[in-house]
Amino acid sequence: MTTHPPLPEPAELLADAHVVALPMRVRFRGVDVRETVVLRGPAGWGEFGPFPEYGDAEAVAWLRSAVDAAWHGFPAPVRTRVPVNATVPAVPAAQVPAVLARFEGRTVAVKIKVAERGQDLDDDAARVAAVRALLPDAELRVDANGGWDVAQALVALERLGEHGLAYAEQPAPTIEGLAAVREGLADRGIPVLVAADESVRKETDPLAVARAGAADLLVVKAAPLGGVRRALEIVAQAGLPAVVSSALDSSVGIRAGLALAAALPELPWACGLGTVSLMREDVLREPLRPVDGELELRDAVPDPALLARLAVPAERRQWWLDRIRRVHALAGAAA
Ligand SMILES: O=C(O)CCC(=O)c1ccccc1C(=O)O
Ligand SMILES: [Mg+2]
Repeated sequence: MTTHPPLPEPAELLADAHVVALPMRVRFRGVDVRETVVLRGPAGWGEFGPFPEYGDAEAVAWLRSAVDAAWHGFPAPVRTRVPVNATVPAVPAAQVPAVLARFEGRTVAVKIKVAERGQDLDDDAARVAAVRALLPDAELRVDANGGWDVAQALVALERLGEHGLAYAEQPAPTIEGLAAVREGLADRGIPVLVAADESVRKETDPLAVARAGAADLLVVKAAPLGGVRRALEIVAQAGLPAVVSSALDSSVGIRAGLALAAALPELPWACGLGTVSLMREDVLREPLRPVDGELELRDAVPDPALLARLAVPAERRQWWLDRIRRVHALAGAAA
C-alpha cells in the first residue's frame, strides 16, 4: 500500500494553526456548532476536523489529509466546475423548504438524511415527499448512515423509492449487509442503487466493499481517506463510480473535496460538497457555497479577521492542540 511522506514536526505543524467554532444554521448529526482546525503550510491551507468522538487512531488519516493539502498542495484538475447536491439533515418535513432555501439558485440533486435515531419511516417518507414536492426533476438520494438492518432497508427503500431515488448511501452497517440490500433490491425490482460510505472510510481496508461487489458506487471523502491523492488511488483501484462528499467542513476542507472531485477521471454524480450552505459562519470572506448546483474550483484562503472572531476559547484550543500532538505521535509510530 501507500507509504506516507513524513509529517512536519508539531511545532511546524502548529505554527499557523487556528481552532475555530462555526455555528450551524441547521443542526446536522447532532452538531449545532462545528469545531475544526485550519492550518497553513508552504503549499496552502489544510483542515483537521475529525468529530470530537472519533478516537486518535481514526484521526491519523485526517491529519495526513490536512498536511497533504497544506504542505504538498493538490493534484492537477481535469475540470473547473463540480456538480453539487443540496444536503437535507433529518429535519421535520415542515422544515424542508427552509433548508432547501439555503442553497442558492437551481438545485439539481439532493441528499436526504434518513434512519435517524428517535425517528421512524413515516418521518423519512414525509421528508423525502417534501423534497420531491419542491423539486419534481431533481435527482434524489438518501443517506441512512447504516441505521437500518437489511430487512428494514428493503421495506424503507421500497417505500421511499416511490418518490424516485437514484441511490441509498450506507443503507446497512456492514459490507455483508450492503451486499444483501443490493441483492434484495434487485430481486424485488426496486430501481435504487447502493452506495458505500462508512464501509469505505471506516474499514481498515477501503477496497473491501468493492472487492465484495457489495455496492454500485463509492462515497469518498478526502479527510478520512488520508488526503486527495490517497482517495484518488482508492477510487482507481476500486473500479467503481465515485461521489465525493465532505465532513461538515469549513471552506478549507471543502476545497480538498473540490480538488478530489476536480481530479477524478470520471464524475458521474453530483457531490456532497454543499454543506457550507448549512453553516452560519465560515473562515472565508467568500465561502465555497454552491450556486445553481455547482461549485467553481478556486482556492480557499481564510480571512484573518474571521479566524480571530471565530476562535474558540483557550481550553478548547488546548484540547485540539493536545489532540493533534497525540495523533501526530501515533502517525509517526505507524509510518
Ligand atoms: O454528502 C453530503 O451531502 C454532506 C456530507 C454528509 O452527509 C456527512 C457529513 C458529515 C459526516 C458524515 C456525512 C455522511 O455522508 O454520512
Ligand atoms: Mg454518508
